[in-house]
Amino acid sequence: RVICGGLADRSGLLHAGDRILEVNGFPVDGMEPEQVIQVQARSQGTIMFKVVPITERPIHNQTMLYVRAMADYSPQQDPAIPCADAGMSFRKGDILEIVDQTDSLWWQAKKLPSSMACAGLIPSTNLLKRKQREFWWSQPYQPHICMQTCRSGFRRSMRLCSCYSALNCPFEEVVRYQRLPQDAHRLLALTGPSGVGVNQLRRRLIEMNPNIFRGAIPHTTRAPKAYEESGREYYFTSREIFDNMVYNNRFLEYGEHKGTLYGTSIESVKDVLNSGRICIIDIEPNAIQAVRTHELKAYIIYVKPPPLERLRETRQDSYITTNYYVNRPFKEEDFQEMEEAARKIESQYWQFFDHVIVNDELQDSCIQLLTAVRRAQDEPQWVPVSWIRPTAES
Ligand SMILES: Nc1ncnc2c1ncn2[C@@H]1O[C@H](COP(=O)(O)OP(=O)(O)OP(=O)(O)O)[C@@H](O)[C@H]1O
Repeated sequence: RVICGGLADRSGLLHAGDRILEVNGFPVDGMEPEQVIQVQARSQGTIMFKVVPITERPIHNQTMLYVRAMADYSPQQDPAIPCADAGMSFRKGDILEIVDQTDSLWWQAKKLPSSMACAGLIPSTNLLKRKQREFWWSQPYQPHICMQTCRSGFRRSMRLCSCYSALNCPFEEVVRYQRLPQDAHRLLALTGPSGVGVNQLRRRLIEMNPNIFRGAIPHTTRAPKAYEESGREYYFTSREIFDNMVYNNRFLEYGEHKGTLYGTSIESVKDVLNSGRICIIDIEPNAIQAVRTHELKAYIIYVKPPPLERLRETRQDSYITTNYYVNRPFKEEDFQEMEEAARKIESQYWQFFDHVIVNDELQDSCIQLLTAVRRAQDEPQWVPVSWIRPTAES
């Protein structure tokens, strides 16, 4: 193997498949690679190889492949890697440029943005899938690893459970996407643990500029109040129609709260986008997959709680709505719960987050949100290749 961008590759003199006969005059033919490395390590200055070049060098006509890692990998913890020092670690969500796929098991890649001259070894999709399967079967059986977020309020009430399977593809092919001025805006989807401030941030953004930002009008099965109008606060529908919409997959997410059904339909999001405005919604993490589509091109912003001591300081005068209380002061257990929920969300969904805002000082978070929103709409971003070249499944 010749590592792309490494010394041998840059010299252009050594190729995979060459037979090395001598290193600095020392015969190495028939030796184990480890022994040859020892000989090399002992040499000083220029290293002279005597090689029998490979007669038919494979032609490299590979197209560049970019992927988003959907799993973590550490070569130091992988006994199967041919050379741990040549390995490259990556985390969920990292964008990798695959520079060599000649080997079916071990690819060579660079992490982006990259200043590395040299690529690193990573397991190929098939190898990583195999590793995941082995890992999966070696784990104790966990029938309910998905998040159960049964809370009051609109977002709190969502009980939709669509678990992200650990056996999904470990890499997602991505391309650079730059929205053209005439294209619809990308949907902005905020998510985070309950009580972190997702709704507050969304509301503030809309208040700042209601002509640009809009929420999606939800559907509900409850009766309208005197001042309410269908299509303004909510779309008021019968249970029968609501059930029908659920059956036809027309909701991004829906749930029940105190006997009333609420839901955000794909159509109501598209209405905002088609009007030329930017649609901003808050969703439960398990609805992320539903908004990551060619049609909505959602930009996912994760709102993360700050460390516990900052939560205590910043939320002193804030109020939380729980299953049992509307607007009561935050308690210590709310902060603990928020941290715990954040840990679970991050371990399951981190790879899908386009941007992370730590909601410490509210004013700072609003500014960060505005910047992220601008970047999402006006700067090139890595998006799944299926959004640009739709396939039958997308
Ligand atoms: N950075 C902040 N500093 C202080 N208070 C905050 C901050 N962010 C949000 N809050 C307050 O915390 C409370 C909960 O916020 P919010 O209702 O937005 O939570 P949420 O994430 O939407 O949770 P849920 O979906 O469970 O309603 C609100 O009273 C809000 O004003």
